[in-house]
Amino acid sequence: MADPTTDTLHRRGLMFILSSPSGAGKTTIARKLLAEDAEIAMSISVTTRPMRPGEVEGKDYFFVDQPTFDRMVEENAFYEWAHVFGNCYGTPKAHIRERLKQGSDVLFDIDWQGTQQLHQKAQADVVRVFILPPSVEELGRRLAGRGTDSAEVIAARMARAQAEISHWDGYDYVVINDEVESCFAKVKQILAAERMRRTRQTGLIDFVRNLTRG
Ligand SMILES: Nc1ncnc2c1ncn2[C@@H]1O[C@H](COP(=O)(O)OP(=O)(O)OP(=O)(O)O)[C@@H](O)[C@H]1O
Ligand SMILES: Nc1nc2c(ncn2[C@@H]2O[C@H](COP(=O)(O)O)[C@@H](O)[C@H]2O)c(=O)[nH]1
Repeated sequence: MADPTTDTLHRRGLMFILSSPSGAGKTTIARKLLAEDAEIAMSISVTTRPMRPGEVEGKDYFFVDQPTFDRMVEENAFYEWAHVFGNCYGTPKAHIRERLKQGSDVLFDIDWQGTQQLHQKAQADVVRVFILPPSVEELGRRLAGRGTDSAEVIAARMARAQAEISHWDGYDYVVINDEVESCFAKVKQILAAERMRRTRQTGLIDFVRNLTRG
């Protein structure tokens, strides 16, 4: 049977942000969400960081050199950008605005600095989720177990973990990633509830007016 709400109501897309200390598992959760949910698409960031084994240009990141990144900053091509772990990362504007207008959601895997910038620019559209590891020891095990970074890079990320965690209260939701499936289930619940927010349902006023017409 047709669902009158989904048939007649439209909503604006939302900007769904996942942040965490490096290695807590946000990329893992993001990939699962993208694989399961056709209504959300990844914002692909631009970075000056070297490509990791297994990463794909244009899928994981757009990998650029520093002069190219600097030119993009000058051209105002980013919604937000930040220095993270000695490299530059930025969210390109291209395609995102259009997608949101069409009612599709965009998923961001960005740090707390980028989250603050996006929230300042588009508060009503932004949902901020912070993922915590169950312990600092487990965080270290995950970074090492991923097998993609050198010992120096892992040490630098562990050294930054406490500072990253200190930004947990700048988020709307905090989820502990102890077990992947239960963390993923919680993130999906957050997304489902946020999609139903009254303020996002652009057709709701007309729908209610029709219902109450007498
Ligand atoms: N709940 C979990 N239990 C055990 N291992 C996990 C869990 N979640 C993620 N992992 C593993 O931990 C490692 C780091 O996860 P992931 O790359 O998703 O982290 P991240 O937060 O995106 O890190 P970064 O910010 O560095 O990109 C990966 O090898 C991943 O498979
Ligand atoms: N402010 C932004 N932060 C970003 C962006 N893209 C990724 N990130 C964050 O950087 C770190 C490191 O990522 P890694 O892939 O090198 O492990 C992590 O916290 C990401 O969330 C961005 O466009 N802007």
